[in-house]
Amino acid sequence: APVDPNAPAALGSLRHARVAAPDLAKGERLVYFGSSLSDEHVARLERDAPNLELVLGLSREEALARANEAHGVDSFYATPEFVAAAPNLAWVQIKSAGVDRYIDTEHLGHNEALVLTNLRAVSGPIIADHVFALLLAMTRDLPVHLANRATGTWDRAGSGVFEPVGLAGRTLLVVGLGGIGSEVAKRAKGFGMTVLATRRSEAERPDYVDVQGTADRLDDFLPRADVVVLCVPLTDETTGLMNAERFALMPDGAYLVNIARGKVVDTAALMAALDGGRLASAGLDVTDPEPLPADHPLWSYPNVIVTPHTAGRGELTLTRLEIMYSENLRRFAAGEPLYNVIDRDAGY
Ligand SMILES: NC(=O)C1=CN([C@@H]2O[C@H](COP(=O)(O)OP(=O)(O)OC[C@H]3O[C@@H](n4cnc5c(N)ncnc54)[C@H](O)[C@@H]3O)[C@@H](O)[C@H]2O)C=CC1
Ligand SMILES: O=C(O)C(=O)CO
Repeated sequence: APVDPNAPAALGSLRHARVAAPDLAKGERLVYFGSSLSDEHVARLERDAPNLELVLGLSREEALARANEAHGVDSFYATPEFVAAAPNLAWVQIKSAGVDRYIDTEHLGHNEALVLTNLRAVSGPIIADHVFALLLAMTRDLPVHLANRATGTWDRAGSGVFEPVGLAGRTLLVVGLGGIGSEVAKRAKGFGMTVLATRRSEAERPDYVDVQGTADRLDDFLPRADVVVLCVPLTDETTGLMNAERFALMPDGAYLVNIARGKVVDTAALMAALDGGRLASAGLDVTDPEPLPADHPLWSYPNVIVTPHTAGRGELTLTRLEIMYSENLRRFAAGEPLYNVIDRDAGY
């Protein structure tokens, strides 16, 4: 079946950069070293991008040996040695939404000869499901009921750790209203919540957000937030964003969900906020440090649910990834602007 590149709205944002057309001899093809791609998308590219030679599934060593052929590669291949050995390289598709691992590297982040793209928005729907899985587990006292299965205990009193509360009528703050944050906000509306949201720059307010502001409004919004969901990229501006001062602004008994990056939260301040009752509980898919060591005190909090950076896993994420990835490959071959170009100044 033909692939509709706009469905299901997986493509993220069309942020500027066109990759400078490499100097090709007549009849020569653009060479891209990539990961696996379904037959459907490979067939689409054979049809729509006949000037693209897609080389899939090389090992890093094989790719390095052929680096001088490559015009574009997946981040998996783009080691410092590879980039140094690839004079024709123009584009690197980073295979994650977060680029914090790459942005301060000489060979990629500081290498202005390369256009870098990421996977923003790709995992939005699945991660938003995960956010509500964590939130509902906390507000519906699920961990204790799951634990009671081991002993067959019918315990209607519950744990007293996770309070059974309702979401309707409460206020949820999305910090970072991007591809993921928007999906969280839509679901929060479905639960009858009031939605506040911050984003880096001004934009029209979508109808699933009640009040929207730029990053500097965070401190105004926190006192109103029963639930805070962190969906920002990790940048200089967002490192340690949730610190002791910001937890102090939240109402007592609030909930925190972090699916962004562990370092967006000051872990010591988080534990203090849990200890002092400022936070009722926290759901964390990302931690600092990560992986969370077995003896880390966060594991001992009964009111913290940790998932091991798995929030984005699911078939829909893979489907959306392929749609976005193959559309970028087609655009690269056609000399059209790519989706999800990283803005080095913004850091994501
Ligand atoms: N837990 C996981 O498995 C995953 C985690 N992530 C993390 O989530 C982050 C966001 O992903 P997407 O929504 O796809 O990216 P996105 O680029 O679509 O959205 C990022 C949003 O954050 C906003 N933002 C940036 N700086 C801000 C600031 N200082 N204050 C408020 N808002 C700010 C931007 O305006 C944008 O709306 C990624 O950078 C990554 O670190 C992404 C995918 C999977
Ligand atoms: O895409 C990302 O940034 C992720 O964290 C995926 O695990």
